[in-house]
Amino acid sequence: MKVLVSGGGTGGHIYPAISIVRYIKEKYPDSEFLYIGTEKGLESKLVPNQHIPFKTIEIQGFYRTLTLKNFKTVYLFLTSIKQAKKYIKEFQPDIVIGTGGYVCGSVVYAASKLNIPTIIHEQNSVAGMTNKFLSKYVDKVGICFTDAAEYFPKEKVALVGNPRAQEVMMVDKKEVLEEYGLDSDKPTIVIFGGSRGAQTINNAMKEALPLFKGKPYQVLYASGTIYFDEFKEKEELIKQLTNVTVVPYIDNMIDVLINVEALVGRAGATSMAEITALGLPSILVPSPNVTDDHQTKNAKSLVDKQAALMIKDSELTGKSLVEQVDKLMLDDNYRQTMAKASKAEGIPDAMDRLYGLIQELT
Ligand SMILES: CC(=O)N[C@H]1[C@@H](OP(=O)(O)OP(=O)(O)OC[C@H]2O[C@@H](n3ccc(=O)[nH]c3=O)[C@H](O)[C@@H]2O)O[C@H](CO)[C@@H](O)[C@@H]1O
Repeated sequence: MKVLVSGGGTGGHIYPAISIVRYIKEKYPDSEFLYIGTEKGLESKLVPNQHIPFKTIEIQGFYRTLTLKNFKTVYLFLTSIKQAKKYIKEFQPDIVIGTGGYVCGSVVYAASKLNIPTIIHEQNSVAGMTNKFLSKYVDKVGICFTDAAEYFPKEKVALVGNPRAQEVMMVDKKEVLEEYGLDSDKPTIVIFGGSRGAQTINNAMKEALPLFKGKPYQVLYASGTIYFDEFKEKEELIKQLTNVTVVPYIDNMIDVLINVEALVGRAGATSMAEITALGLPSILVPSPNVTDDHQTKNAKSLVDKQAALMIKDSELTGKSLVEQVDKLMLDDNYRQTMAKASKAEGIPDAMDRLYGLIQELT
């Protein structure tokens, strides 16, 4: 089978596409793959790292305000469709799957115009602009939250969950905390602000560093590549803290998630799929800078089931962060109850379900 995937901008759109490729490759090793993204998006780093053939088109998102820059957006959209059609004709895929982000707008649209079977995957409870546009043209829409169904043509929608959820379930545990200078036998919490890091979480972490001293648990913090330099001035302090490690990015996040007791993070949909598949207790700090405040909606779906704690972005400080982390890390029973509730929300067979849609179309 020849599979073309496209999705980009942030990790939340990219990792599900990578999971789709890995799953099909495992099932049918002779399959061929092509990933189309942009040079500027995180996909230009993540995808070649996975040895998946990668091609780029140039495109930019629509500005929501009235601006002349949207003329360039329209121009790039039209030229990128042409480019995408060229790639598609060369590769001749049996199926084209878009996982969100504006790059897949041109690619999936071009595929539908060439009569190739198409699927889009929507990770969030509130649909993104690109997926709303594409849903008119595609054959199937895979969703992760039942709430998302209202944005799409009813007859195309199927609840599949997030492919990354199934991938985290399939990985064998290997001890990786030593790679980060931490002790595999100590309870550990991982903290990160989505795939790109988050300024508020970074500020809170800088305040929190001295407060973690002497705690009976360890902290692994991924600041996001662009914020990492802010920790240079804290280098001396971090060296003294034997239970805290700060890195820019965690490349082997699945391995890390399997080895930790809990997580603090944004409430991006792909992270949430991973957390619930593994049954990880978490403290969520929804980003206030996303369409229709969808991360708060994502987080509340877990908080309402006692499957996570939430701190509002505006209320996050070093002190409030450590207080909540203590609540979770110093009480095994509380953590176990939350882990159970979290696990109950997961869709661990998401990729099997999505593959069912692929089979229907090919
Ligand atoms: C600001 C923004 O627009 N956020 C959106 C974006 O989030 P974002 O890209 O942050 O997505 P998620 O939180 O959903 O996923 C992040 C992914 O990156 C991985 N990871 C993260 C840090 C790290 O160091 N290493 C690593 O591998 C996580 O394990 C996860 O797989 O896409 C999500 C899915 O459509 C949306 O729900 C979010 O609202």
